[in-house]
Amino acid sequence: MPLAAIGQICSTSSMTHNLAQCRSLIQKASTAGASALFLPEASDYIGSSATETVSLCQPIDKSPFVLGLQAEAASHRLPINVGIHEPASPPTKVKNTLIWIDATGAIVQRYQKLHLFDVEIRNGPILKESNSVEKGTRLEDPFPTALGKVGLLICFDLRFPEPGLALRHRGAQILTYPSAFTVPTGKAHWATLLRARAIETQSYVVAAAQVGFHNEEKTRRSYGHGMIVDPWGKVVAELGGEEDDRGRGLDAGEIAVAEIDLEGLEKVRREMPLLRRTDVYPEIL
Ligand SMILES: O=C(O)CNC(=O)[C@H](CS)NC(=O)CCC(=O)C(=O)O
Repeated sequence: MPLAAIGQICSTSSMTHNLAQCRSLIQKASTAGASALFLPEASDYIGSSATETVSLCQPIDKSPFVLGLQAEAASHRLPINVGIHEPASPPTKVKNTLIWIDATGAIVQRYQKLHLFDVEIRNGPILKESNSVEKGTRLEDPFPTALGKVGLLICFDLRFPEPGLALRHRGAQILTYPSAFTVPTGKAHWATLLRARAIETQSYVVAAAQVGFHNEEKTRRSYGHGMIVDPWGKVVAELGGEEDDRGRGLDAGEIAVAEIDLEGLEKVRREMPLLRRTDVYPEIL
């Protein structure tokens, strides 16, 4: 059975540093014999402010980070799914984008995050992603890979069952949620949401995660705990979320792998058909 690999990193505002972390993960995933490597949201960089996020952004065909990953994908013959930023039409904003780089190094899929993380939680995170990010306007159809048909979603999209169900409806067998979850919301919801999306769509959920503090000022910190969940809701691969005393995610630089068993997936779908009664609740279509 083919193996999926998730890689965990702690991105900073240095693209060079982030590319170096990803290169080492690619090496590990390749040695492990993975058929694809899934990297987190915003792997190219995480800025300390909305202004920095916008100022660091480069077009995809000029980004040393993306070009570097394309070269690595081609030399290892390893497809890579990775979250990055790209310029939006108002120059004050960026797109939060997820791309699929195939084994020749070509970018063959591109999804722009639909749901933006605008929250003001008392004693918790206050983040307004929409200050610097332009939201996407479409779901991309699932596409065939060596692992199965992949449907692309990002981080906060995880909180909405509808796009996952829509992708399942369009044939997805694997849903991705590359993330940079906050620590309080991650502790409360991350694993439960990932397992719920896997169980209700009867699909694999592959969620690579950022971990640890992203800058010296310690203003942004991510939960880690990247995982792969099977269509029965079982966590089949998991990374940690612990940090060292300098706040660096200990599992930054680690990968975890899981077999993708599409026969098992078909068995789950066959044995427990989830037939919707939308005749009774037509508002959810
Ligand atoms: O800022 C960047 O460059 C990368 N983007 C992110 O980190 C995004 C937007 S701030 N994070 C989330 O969506 C966390 C969701 C979350 O934590 C939850 O749903 O609880």
